[in-house]
Amino acid sequence: MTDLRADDLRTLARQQIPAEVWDFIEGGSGDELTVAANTAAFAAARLRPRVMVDVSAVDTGVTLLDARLDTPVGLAPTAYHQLVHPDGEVATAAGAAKENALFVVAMFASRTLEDIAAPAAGPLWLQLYWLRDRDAIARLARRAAAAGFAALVLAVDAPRLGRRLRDIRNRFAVDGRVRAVNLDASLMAASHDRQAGASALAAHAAQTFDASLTWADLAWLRERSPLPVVLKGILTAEDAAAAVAHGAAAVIVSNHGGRQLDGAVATLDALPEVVEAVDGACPVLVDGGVRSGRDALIALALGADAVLLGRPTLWALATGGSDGVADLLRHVTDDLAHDMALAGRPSLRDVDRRLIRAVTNAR
Ligand SMILES: Cc1cc2nc3c(=O)[nH]c(=O)nc-3n(C[C@H](O)[C@H](O)[C@H](O)COP(=O)(O)O)c2cc1C
Ligand SMILES: O=C(O)C(=O)c1ccccc1
Repeated sequence: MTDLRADDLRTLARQQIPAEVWDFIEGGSGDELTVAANTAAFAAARLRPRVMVDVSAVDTGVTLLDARLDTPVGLAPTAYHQLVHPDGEVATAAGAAKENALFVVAMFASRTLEDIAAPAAGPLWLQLYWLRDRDAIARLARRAAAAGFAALVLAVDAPRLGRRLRDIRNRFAVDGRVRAVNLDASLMAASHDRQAGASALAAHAAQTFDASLTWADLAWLRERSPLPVVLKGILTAEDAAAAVAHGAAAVIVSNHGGRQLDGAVATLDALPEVVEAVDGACPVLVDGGVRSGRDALIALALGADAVLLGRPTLWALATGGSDGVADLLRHVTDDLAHDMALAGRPSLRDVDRRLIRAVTNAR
């Protein structure tokens, strides 16, 4: 198990996940240009290793919002883990806890926040969408704090859902046995209704997501919870600066895995301008196309404090449950440590832009 690369995991997972669930996970919006761009940007980066550096001990530890983590590799929020494993997010959390890694739980998790938090020794953050039903958000924000979550993550890139052609062609709806149990069933009904629209998820989002979200609304959420608020879905220097100005505790550079605006910039290409605009005011995380320790190293060199895995989390959960998730995190972290040694960078403090040959933006 431990020797499986992400791509091997993907092949295994594909063999056991029902075709329309596979398409839901794998797919992006439109022509899937941004899905492809995310991985292509990592593949194009070239490293400048240093030699004659003592790398007999390599340290991948990092501190994020006051939590000490053994690895800068964490798990991105993805909805409905029970679509691929009966224990759902409880297994995912157990796997992350084994590696003392960050797990960002989705608002549309299929297990309760309290059940997810029970086995989790590692830090949990809760992702939220801006729903028209503001009370539902406020209730979740309160519950998250009570259950021991360490931060809220507002996804700001989804005023509506991207047009995911695979889901539309499949008339995808979420299996009625898998539910977003942290929200009222009435709020979620359209997600399970094949008649709701060509993609039930898109129809559901059109009904329940509030597209009027602006910077001025952030104060409302910050007032309703003692937890720091992280913004997910930042791709420009302008929005990074605004995020800092409005009190974001961290930003996640993300294009939602190429599932929202097709043609949006690859996250690795957006990262440098965000890092520059944030200028150390808060941590910067990145997701989208991270598949290996090398990818993690590249993102960290360009200024990210941590990276998150989206689709690979679901591949690992589907194929190996909590052990699969722990193996994935350990494998990517071991791979990162290996590359740090070969690059002459024994700690993450030593990983900076000089490690990357050219600005990937040049493409
Ligand atoms: C199946 C699936 C479900 C997702 N669900 C959510 C979600 O509920 N909330 C959210 O903020 N992002 C969601 N995302 C986006 C991920 O958090 C993340 O941005 C993206 O998957 C990272 O790219 P990667 O899959 O290439 O690693 C989802 C992504 C996938 C693939
Ligand atoms: O955010 C997503 O990418 C996603 O797939 C999703 C899943 C369920 C509800 C809303 C969005």
